[in-house]
Amino acid sequence: MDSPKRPGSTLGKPKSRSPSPHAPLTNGKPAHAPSHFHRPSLETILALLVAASLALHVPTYYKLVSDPGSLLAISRAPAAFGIPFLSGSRPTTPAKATVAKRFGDPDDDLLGEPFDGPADYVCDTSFSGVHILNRDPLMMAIDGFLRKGEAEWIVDKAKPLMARSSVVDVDDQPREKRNDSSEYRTSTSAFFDRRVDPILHCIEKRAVAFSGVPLENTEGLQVVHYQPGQYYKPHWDYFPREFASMQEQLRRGGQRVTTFFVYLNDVALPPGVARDALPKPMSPTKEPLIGAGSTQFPNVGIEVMPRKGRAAFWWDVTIDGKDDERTLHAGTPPTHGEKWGLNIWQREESFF
Ligand SMILES: O=C(O)CCC(=O)C(=O)O
Ligand SMILES: [Fe+2]
Repeated sequence: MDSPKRPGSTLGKPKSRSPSPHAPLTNGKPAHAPSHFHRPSLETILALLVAASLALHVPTYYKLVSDPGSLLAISRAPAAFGIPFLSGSRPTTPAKATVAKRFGDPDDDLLGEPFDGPADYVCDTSFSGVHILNRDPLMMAIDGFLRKGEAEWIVDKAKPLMARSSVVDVDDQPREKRNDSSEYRTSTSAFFDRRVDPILHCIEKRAVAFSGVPLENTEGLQVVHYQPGQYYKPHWDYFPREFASMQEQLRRGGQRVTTFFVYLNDVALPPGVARDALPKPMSPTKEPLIGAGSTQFPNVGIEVMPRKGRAAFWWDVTIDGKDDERTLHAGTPPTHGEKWGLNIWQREESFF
């Protein structure tokens, strides 16, 4: 296929109005021009060139909007639906409950070369496969954020440490406003110590390379595991500043400003759902996909599908540093297989 035209490569030369002094002339016209031929105007030539260029690129445009692996699927209209399994919640702001866009499969295997163990491991903090899902709040998907072997390494290290997940509760609220963590988050999880494991440490540094938040602001990485049917209801990763019970968390490095939620396995899909069908535009009336363990952001209308090595990344605070309620999100239950994930949280100041 032709490469796109650079501005000026065809049209840049000023067109001389009179024939070149070197061209042979017949009655003041170039010799090769038939006498009945009216020279097209500059505007006509420009219009023809633009039309030809557009025609040449139609297959590219079509591929961009239709290729099921490469782009964020954009729905024709926001789909209005709730998150059916998630009723009753701690957040004070009701979710608008629209998940209109779904981020699906990467088109390439971006995970690179596998490694045998730390001796064979080369820390690579680069990344590719970056997609902007939403501008404000900033949300992105990074395919191939993990390299081959890293996800398995993390899961192996985490398995002996896994325990029932906790949530930071608003215990200065009346009982009816508090959440029951056992019902709110049914998964298990484990926190790693920082800077001990070279592979985990490299992943911390990769996150730093991506967001620009300093390494010392990074919390110990947290692994989460969902058995089929387990979930994490809509919540924020930041610590709502208005609650006294959050102050202890906030003293340890200030607010959480970014989240990377990294998928450590390809979660089994419910029967009848084809993986390569996922990213296609959803019809406005369609329900969100329940059963695939996606991460849903009901206030923004985004759903990110788990894919091994992919990171969902978002900024938890607004541009002026306020807790951003729009980042409300849920880990929906995988129904046909387990789901492993990794939280990388970065604080506004040095974490201790
Ligand atoms: O499981 C998910 O998709 C999201 C998990 C999450 O939000 C969390 O662990 O804070
Ligand atoms: Fe979260």
